[in-house]
Amino acid sequence: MTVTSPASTAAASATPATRPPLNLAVYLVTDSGSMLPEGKSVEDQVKAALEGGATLIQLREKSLDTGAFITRARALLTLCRAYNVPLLINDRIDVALAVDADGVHLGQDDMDPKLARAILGPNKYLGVTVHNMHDAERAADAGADYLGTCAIFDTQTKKHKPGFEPLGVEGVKAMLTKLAEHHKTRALPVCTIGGLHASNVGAVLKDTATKTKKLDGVAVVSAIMAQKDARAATAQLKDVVERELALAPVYATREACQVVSVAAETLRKLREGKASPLVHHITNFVVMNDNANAALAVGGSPVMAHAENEMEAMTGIASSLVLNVGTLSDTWISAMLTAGRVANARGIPVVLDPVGAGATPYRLATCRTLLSEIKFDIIKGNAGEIAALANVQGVEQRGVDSGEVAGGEKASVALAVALAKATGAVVAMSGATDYVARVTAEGKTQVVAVDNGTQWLGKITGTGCTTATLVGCFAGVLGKANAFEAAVAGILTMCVAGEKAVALAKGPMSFKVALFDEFFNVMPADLVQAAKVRDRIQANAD
Ligand SMILES: Cc1ncc(COP(=O)(O)OP(=O)(O)O)c(N)n1
Ligand SMILES: Cc1ncsc1CCOP(=O)(O)O
Repeated sequence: MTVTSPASTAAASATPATRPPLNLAVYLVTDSGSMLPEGKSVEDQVKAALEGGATLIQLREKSLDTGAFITRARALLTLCRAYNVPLLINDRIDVALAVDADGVHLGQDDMDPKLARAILGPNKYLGVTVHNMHDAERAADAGADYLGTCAIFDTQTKKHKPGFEPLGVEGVKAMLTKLAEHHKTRALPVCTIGGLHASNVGAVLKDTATKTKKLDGVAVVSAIMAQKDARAATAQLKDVVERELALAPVYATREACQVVSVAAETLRKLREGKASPLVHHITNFVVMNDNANAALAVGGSPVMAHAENEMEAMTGIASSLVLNVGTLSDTWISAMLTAGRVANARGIPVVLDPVGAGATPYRLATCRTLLSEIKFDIIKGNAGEIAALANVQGVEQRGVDSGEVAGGEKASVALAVALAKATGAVVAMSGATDYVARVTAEGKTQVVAVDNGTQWLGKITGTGCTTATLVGCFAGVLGKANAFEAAVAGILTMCVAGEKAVALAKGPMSFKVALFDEFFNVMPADLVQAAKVRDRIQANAD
């Protein structure tokens, strides 16, 4: 047995910035046995798979001598480099290090992943096969970059230990649910393997997806290695996988869960009477009474006051201030400016609801004056209002109602971020999906999307203004430093209460009654359970 000397020096190793990106979507695990079509080598099949769009390659050799293993690894590495696709080595850390591959994949009978990580260093990928949560936590603790479940279906390709039962779709789904629930494993990408091919991966990806976590890809052996046209087989797989991955949104990541848990914890304080923020509103005639009732129902203490002479005293004792330009007059504007200055001077969070901002020059000019004189912590508006303030054309404003943003999520996110950048405020933009955007102290944009809600919220007047009230209640508890979390909490509370109310509604008025009951009834656990909050979408806007 000959052992070839290491191919490259440590200095040439890829760093996280330069190494090929880890993408589990179409993950080819090789096999050099009898499944290879006549006349095809492992190298031929891997090359074809890369041409067809494979996103990750694992060299798996169970009986090759070390020297031959290294020779093959080196050949595959050259191929993978040409496609900027990582090459991982199954089981053998020595081979991975010898050729400077991008990492290893280990099973439960292989080296302890912690030890493997120590040997590999931080810049190599480490994947671990997991059978249960215990394995998954151990892998996460060791610094694994991804998890592969044990086999989902029976396969001829791997001989399992006696008694091994494939997980099945329900088993993988259950594992994803548990992975999403644990802070250590929540953010780790996951793939599955075993008996997968183009005609079942779509259903597998769809049927294993949970609200909080879905598979990031599929690993296959025979579906590519045994195919005469491995390139076409890979392309077909990729087509199905990409279509399915794009369809199901994922609602669980570390950051998204954190904002949801802050919302739930703050609602708990309100529910238990541990916080009862005095929310000073200068708001419009249409919603004044409803907003006061909504604030009361969630556990806040509303006050509606707009006489300029009492602003100093009233805003001065408030926990938060909500300014709503829905039914303006010059005297109200003057009162708003005074209240806003008092709030700013005392560190009280201020929410702006720029109702119908683009509808008339008077409203727009008023909003601009308010924005130049008052530092707002949160601006909550529909797309038309946000576009008017951000000076962005093309979003229709009909009175106080708004059209959709043309250009989908990317354009919506860009719009919310534009206003957040221009004003320094957290921007909460309502719509079928609500977006909350901010620029962090470090200058990074952060955006979350809330997919909750119901069309019924658009069938009664003033729900947008009431959302600002709820945001004001949360901001009154959480303070200026947590304006982002307060905005998400207010929106989520409105949306989840709306979803619960629909079941009880016969028409708009019974919906309204049910909605206000749900402001009172909605519990922290309801928010956590119902939340469809997505994050990591800021890249679209940058
Ligand atoms: C992506 C991926 N998932 C699972 C496995 C199986 O790993 P393991 O349990 O270590 O079994 P062997 O591959 O060593 O037979 C894998 N290799 N890749
Ligand atoms: C390596 C491995 N681990 C679990 S199943 C399996 C083989 C999967 O092969 P195939 O994709 O041909 O079913």
